[in-house]
Amino acid sequence: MENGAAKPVIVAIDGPSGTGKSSTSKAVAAQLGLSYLDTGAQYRAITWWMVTSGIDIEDPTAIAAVAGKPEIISGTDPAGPTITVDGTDVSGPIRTQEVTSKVSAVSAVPEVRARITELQRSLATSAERGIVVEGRDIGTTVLPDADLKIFLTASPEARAARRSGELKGADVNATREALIKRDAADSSRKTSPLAKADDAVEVDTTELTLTQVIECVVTLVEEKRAAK
Ligand SMILES: Nc1ncnc2c1ncn2[C@@H]1O[C@H](COP(=O)(O)OP(=O)(O)O)[C@@H](O)[C@H]1O
Ligand SMILES: Nc1ccn([C@H]2C[C@H](O)[C@@H](COP(=O)(O)OP(=O)(O)O)O2)c(=O)n1
Repeated sequence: MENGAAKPVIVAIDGPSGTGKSSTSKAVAAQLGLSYLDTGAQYRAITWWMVTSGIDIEDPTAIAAVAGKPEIISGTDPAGPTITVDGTDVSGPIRTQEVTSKVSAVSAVPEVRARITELQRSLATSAERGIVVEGRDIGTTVLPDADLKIFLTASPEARAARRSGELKGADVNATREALIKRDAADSSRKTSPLAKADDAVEVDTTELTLTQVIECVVTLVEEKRAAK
């Protein structure tokens, strides 16, 4: 690398629920001094707004009509990511079961995706040192020119065990079924479904510790940075 400021590096991390995207992305960004964006939190935030505003989630036309209304702001410091809707901190409310069960329907609406994608691109472009962006369609649609694309996978059993460990006392089988259902919805929607980009590096995390996954991704980012 030349002397002086390093060029910003853009990293896209995609994959289904519970594969380790958030934990890995946050740690990689913190270690490398990059910004961090949880795009799932943005889709959860707009879903939270639709629910609290009384919009019929079963009606894509009604969702599309108001998709531009809420102001969603993401703070991209990996040490303390934040998310607000019209100035209200929604980091807690966006993790409720109600929002989780409705987020796939809301995020399938093209007007919602167009709105959120615009926010994502703007944050990625303004990150001075670069950014790690995690989601479902980052490598394929949002940032197709990312310097590095990672696609994380893990068996449904491992993913359900991880998630039910987080939701204390949750039944592993019910969690597994809910995950599979949400992944199927996210993978089968028409507009930018959950998918691996052709040029993404696939990492199966089933048998890896979180530390191993983080090390693997940090190494890949450093290789890309050195080559820039
Ligand atoms: N490789 C791993 N091994 C064990 N647990 C993991 C691993 N990666 C992530 N986890 C744990 O699994 C849970 C879900 O991880 P998270 O990063 O939120 O996944 P995602 O963002 O893909 O839904 C978290 O509690 C996290 O600590
Ligand atoms: N880039 C993205 C990110 C998330 N989504 C949608 C689809 C996902 O089911 C929801 C929630 O994503 P989130 O990453 O918070 O989900 P989990 O942490 O895996 O439970 O948002 C999306 O459509 N596109």
